[in-house]
Amino acid sequence: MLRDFFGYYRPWLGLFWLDFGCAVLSGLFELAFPLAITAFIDHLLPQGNWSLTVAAAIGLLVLYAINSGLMVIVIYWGHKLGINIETEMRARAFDHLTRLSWRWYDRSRTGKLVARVTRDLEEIGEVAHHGPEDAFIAIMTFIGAFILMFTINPSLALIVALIVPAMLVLVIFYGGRMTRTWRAIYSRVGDFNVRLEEALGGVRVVQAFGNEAHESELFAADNQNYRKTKLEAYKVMAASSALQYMGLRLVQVVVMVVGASFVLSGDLTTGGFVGFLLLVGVFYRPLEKIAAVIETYPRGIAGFRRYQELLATEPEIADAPDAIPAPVLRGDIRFENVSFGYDDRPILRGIDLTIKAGETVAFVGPSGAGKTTLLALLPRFYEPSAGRITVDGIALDQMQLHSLRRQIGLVSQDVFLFGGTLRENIAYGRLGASDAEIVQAARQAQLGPLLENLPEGLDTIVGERGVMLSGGQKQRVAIARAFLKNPPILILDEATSALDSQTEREIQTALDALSVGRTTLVIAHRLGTIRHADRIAVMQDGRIVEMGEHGALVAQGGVYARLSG
Ligand SMILES: Nc1ncnc2c1ncn2[C@@H]1O[C@H](COP(=O)(O)OP(=O)(O)OP(=O)(O)O)[C@@H](O)[C@H]1O
Repeated sequence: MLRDFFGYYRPWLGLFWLDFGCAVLSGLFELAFPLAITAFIDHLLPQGNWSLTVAAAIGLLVLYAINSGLMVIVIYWGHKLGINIETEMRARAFDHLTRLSWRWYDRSRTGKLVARVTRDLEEIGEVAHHGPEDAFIAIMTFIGAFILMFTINPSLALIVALIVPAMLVLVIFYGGRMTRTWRAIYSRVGDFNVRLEEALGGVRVVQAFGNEAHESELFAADNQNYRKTKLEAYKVMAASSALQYMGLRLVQVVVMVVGASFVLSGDLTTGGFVGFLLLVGVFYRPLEKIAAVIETYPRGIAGFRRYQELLATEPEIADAPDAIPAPVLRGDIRFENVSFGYDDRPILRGIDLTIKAGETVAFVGPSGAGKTTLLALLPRFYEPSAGRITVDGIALDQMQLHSLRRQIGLVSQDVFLFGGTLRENIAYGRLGASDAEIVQAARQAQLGPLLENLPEGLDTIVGERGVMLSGGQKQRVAIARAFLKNPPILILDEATSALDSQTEREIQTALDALSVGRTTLVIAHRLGTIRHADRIAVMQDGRIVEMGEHGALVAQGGVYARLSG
C-alpha cells in the first residue's frame, strides 16, 4: 500500500525534494542555533569586543532570516505538494465514481460518498505533505540534538536520555488514544453528512408531513454523539498536552540543577549550560512531531485505504476487452430467455420478446411487475442473470457501452434536472449543441410557449433538481433532451403522476413526434399511449403474459382486458 501511496509523488518529485531539502536544512539550523548561543556566551562575551558582538548578532539574524525563508518554502510548497496529490486523487475518485454501476449505487449512501471525496482526501493530502518529511526531520533532530548534548556534557545528556523512554511511552499511549477518538469523530461526521444530505434533500417532504421536530430529534442525536466524541478528544488532548509540558519542564529543571552543579564544579561552561538547556527543547520537540505523525498518519492511511477500495471497486458493467463500437443501430431488439433479480429474489423470469425496428411497444401490468426493470436492462444499467439481449443481432455486451447508450434515448418518470439553466439542461442531451438546435428541440418538445413566456428564455435558472419547473415542464425538458440526442431507440417511462388534460395532450404530441422512425418501448400508464402502440406487452410477476394489439387483447378477455376494463 505504501508503494501505491508513494506512486502519487512521482509527478511532483521536484517539489518533494525542494520541500524535503528545505525542511532538512531548517532542521539543521535549529540544531545549530543553541551552539551559536554557546559560542556567543563562552567565546565572544569574555572578549568584551562590542563591534564583534554586533557583527555576530547580525550574522545570527541573517541565519534566522534564511531559516524563516526556508519555513515559507516548507509551509507553502510543502502544502502545494499535498494539495497537488489530493487534487489528483480527487479527480480519479470522481472519475471512478461516475463509472460505477447502478447496482453499486443502489447500496451506497451519497453522504458517505461525499465524505470520501472531500474529507478522506483532505486527510490524505495532509499526510502526503507532512508524513515523510516530519518523520525524517523528527528522527534527524532527535539524534542530532542528542549527539550535540553528548559532546557538551555526556553525563547530563544521559540524564536527559533516561527520561526519553517515559516520554515516548506517554506520546505513543496518547497518540493511540487520539487516533481512536479521531476515527470516531470522522465516523460521526459521516453520519452527520448522511443525515444532512437526506434531511435537506428531502426538506419538502419533511415539511409536507410536518415532521420537522422528528428530523430535529434525529439530527440532535447525531449532533450530541458528535459533541460527546469531540469532548473525549479534547480530554485526551488536554491530558496529553499537560503531561508533555510537565515532562519537558521536569527535564529542564533537572538539567538546570544538575547543570548548575557542573558549572560550579567547572565541568561545564556557562555557554555550554545555556546551549544545553536550549538543546533540551530541540531534543524534545520531535516528540511533538512524532505525536502529530502518530495522530495524522493513521487517519490518512485509513482514508487512503478507503480511497483504494473505491478505486478497486470495478464497475460491474464495463466494456469487454473485445467489445466493438456499436454501428449505427436500426433498432431490432430481441430479449432471449432473459431473467434478472436485484438480489436473490427473481424479478424477471425467462422473458422472450422480439421488437422490430421502428415498432412502438407498450408495456403494461400491475405495479412491481418488472416493467421498469426490464427496460433498464436494454441500456445495460443492470446485467441479466440469464439469457441475452441483442440489438440488430449484436449482443449488448459485445458493444462498447458508450456507443450503445448513445443510441438509446431515455425519458424516465422522475426527470432529474441539474441546478443550472434551461439551456444547459436541454443541451445535456447532446453536449455542444448550438442554441438553434436547442431551441428547435425545445419547440419539438412543446416547450416553445414556455420559452417565449420566460423573460430570460434559455438562460432561466431551473433551481436545484429543477424545482422551479412544473412536473409537466420537466418531462418536456427530458423529451427535448431526447430530441437533441436523436437516438434510434427510445425508452419512455411515463409519469404516473396525473397531469391536466391540456399538458397531457401536449406531452403526448411531443412523444408521438419523438417516437416517429424510432423503436420505442413505453411503460404505459395512460390509455392514449397504449392506443398509439403497435403492440402491447402485458407483464405480471416478471413474465410477459399477453402480447398483441389492443383490440385483440381486449377480445382475449385476459389480464389486459381486466386491467383496461
Ligand atoms: N434498485 C432496486 N433494487 C432492488 N429492488 C428493486 C430495485 N428497483 C426495483 N426493485 C424491485 O423490483 C420489482 C419490480 O420493480 P419495477 O420498478 O421494475 O416494477 P414496475 O412494473 O416498473 O412497477 P411500476 O409500474 O410501479 O413502476 C419491485 O418488486 C421492486 O421492489
